[in-house]
Amino acid sequence: MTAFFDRLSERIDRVDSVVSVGLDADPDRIPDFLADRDLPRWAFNRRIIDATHEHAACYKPNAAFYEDADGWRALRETVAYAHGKDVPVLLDAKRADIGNTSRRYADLLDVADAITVNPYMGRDSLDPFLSRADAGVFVLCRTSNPGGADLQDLELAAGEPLYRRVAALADLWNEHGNVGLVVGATAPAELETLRAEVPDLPFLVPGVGAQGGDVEAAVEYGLADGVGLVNSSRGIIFSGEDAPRDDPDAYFGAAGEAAKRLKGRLNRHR
Ligand SMILES: O=C(O)c1cc(=O)[nH]c(=O)n1[C@@H]1O[C@H](COP(=O)(O)O)[C@@H](O)[C@H]1O
Repeated sequence: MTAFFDRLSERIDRVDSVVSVGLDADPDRIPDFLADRDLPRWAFNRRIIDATHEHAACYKPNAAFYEDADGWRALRETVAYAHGKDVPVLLDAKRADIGNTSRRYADLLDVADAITVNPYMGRDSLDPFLSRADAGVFVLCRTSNPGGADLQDLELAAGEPLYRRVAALADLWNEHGNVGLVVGATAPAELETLRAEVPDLPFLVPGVGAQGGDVEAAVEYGLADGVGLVNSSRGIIFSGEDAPRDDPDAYFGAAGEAAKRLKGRLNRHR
């Protein structure tokens, strides 16, 4: 198998898009017309994938929305369906733990092509992921949430903020060329700093759309040699909520339009 970033690069070229469609299938927001399905989240994702795959460089399901018995079934169906459309899947799991535990977490890479991981416990906690040379491993670096600065901006003794140290370490950990960083679009200055610091690492840039992040900075600094991802979840998958409640085609058509629109906005800056 080619390495994840090679496959992602091919996908980006084929669809001319760096859009990551976030499959955050919140059960509370699945439309009523799917409520009687065996697995409403899977039924929802299937229609979202049908509507958006031409514009999707990847799909990013967030594990938080699938961590129950039916959820894992829905997730597996979703991943298989995305693969059937030739779209890679990045599981947003934000994992890592002590060795034996992390080894089991890394089994998630038997399901998805790439994963997000938390660097807080250090190198050995990430080894089971990093050693999967075929997979993508996105290390949380400077997150998009308001509290992202609480710890990540703290300056170390040398005056260097913690998020920059994380980036430098992630660069060292990139022995298999399979490491990327997660940097939020709500932190454009940090995006710029980090791009200069680690020019070869692709970024996953969440926070455009519902969180109001900077689309131009996401593209300008998120890509390494043209490879990287800009994610929107709610802004795409729930954009049909204004459509008539009894019109599934209008509902999912809106998601397709939202993905296409984001692709166009991003491509203006690529
Ligand atoms: O790792 C992530 O993907 C992530 C990191 C981060 O800093 N901020 C962030 O929003 N995310 C994820 O990206 C998605 C953003 O969703 P929307 O705000 O609906 O576009 C969610 O699944 C978040 O968990």
